[in-house]
Amino acid sequence: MKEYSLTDTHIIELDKTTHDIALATNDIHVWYGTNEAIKGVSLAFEKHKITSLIGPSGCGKSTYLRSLNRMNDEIAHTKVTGEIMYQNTDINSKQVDVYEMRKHIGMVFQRPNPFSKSIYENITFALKQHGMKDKKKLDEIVETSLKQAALWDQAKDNLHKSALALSGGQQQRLCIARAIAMKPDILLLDEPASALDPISTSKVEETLINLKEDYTIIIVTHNMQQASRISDYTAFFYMGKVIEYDQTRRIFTRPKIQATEDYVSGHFG
Ligand SMILES: Nc1ncnc2c1ncn2[C@@H]1O[C@H](COP(=O)(O)OP(=O)(O)OP(=O)(O)O)[C@@H](O)[C@H]1O
Repeated sequence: MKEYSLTDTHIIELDKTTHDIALATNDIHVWYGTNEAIKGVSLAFEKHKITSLIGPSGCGKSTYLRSLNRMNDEIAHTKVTGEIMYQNTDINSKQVDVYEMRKHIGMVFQRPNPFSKSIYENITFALKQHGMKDKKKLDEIVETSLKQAALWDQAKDNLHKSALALSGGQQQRLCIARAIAMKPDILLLDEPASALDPISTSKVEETLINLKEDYTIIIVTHNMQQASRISDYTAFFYMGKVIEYDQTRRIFTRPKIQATEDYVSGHFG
């Protein structure tokens, strides 16, 4: 395979004076043992926008995404350095209560992973763990989360039935509803539609576009059409680095870097 330069980059600066920034990373490195999977990534994510992370398999997209709410902490022999600034706090610092932080920065995984419980309990489980007992309030949150995830109409008469009886696409929207029930500011999604059929995929995409009014969304996707349909910004990852970061329409129509152009036009990856 052709090798591209790792120093030839184009990364737009989104600074606080011109943009409302929800989250910013500064020189993030991630090691799995001796394998340096992320080699110094600095990106800022604008509030109420969708940012796609794209790039060939193994370039570090999921690793970087997981570092944004410290999911890599769960993996043995992993080291993360650099800053992840959220509301003037470096969430990578030892003092941060990870459990609390993840209420603000939620995550949805590739495969729908509802609990083997009812639809209602899937959404209320974590809220109850956090001490919420008021039935009326819980009912309200279930309704608004399902509405926001575009699942209310199908689920409202089956709230106490098993979530596992839902279709794959509906299960994934339930997982989105479960994440937004915690009222996060930021939603991280790792290929949320890759296990879904085209109709379910387009429903999940519509849901995400509607959600950006309330949330900042960062999504890993292998699907170039999806990145160009739903995202405002796109970061192209290559061998653990970000090579190009820009508005999505520029990445897909006038990329500045050859590697990006070759990747988005399907020449490698
Ligand atoms: N849990 C892990 N333990 C050890 N190494 C890992 C782990 N997860 C990822 N890696 C390694 O880190 C590098 C980046 O992997 P990562 O999954 O982040 O890439 P990716 O761009 O998301 O790939 P894909 O598109 O195939 O999902 C790879 O070399 C991979 O083998």
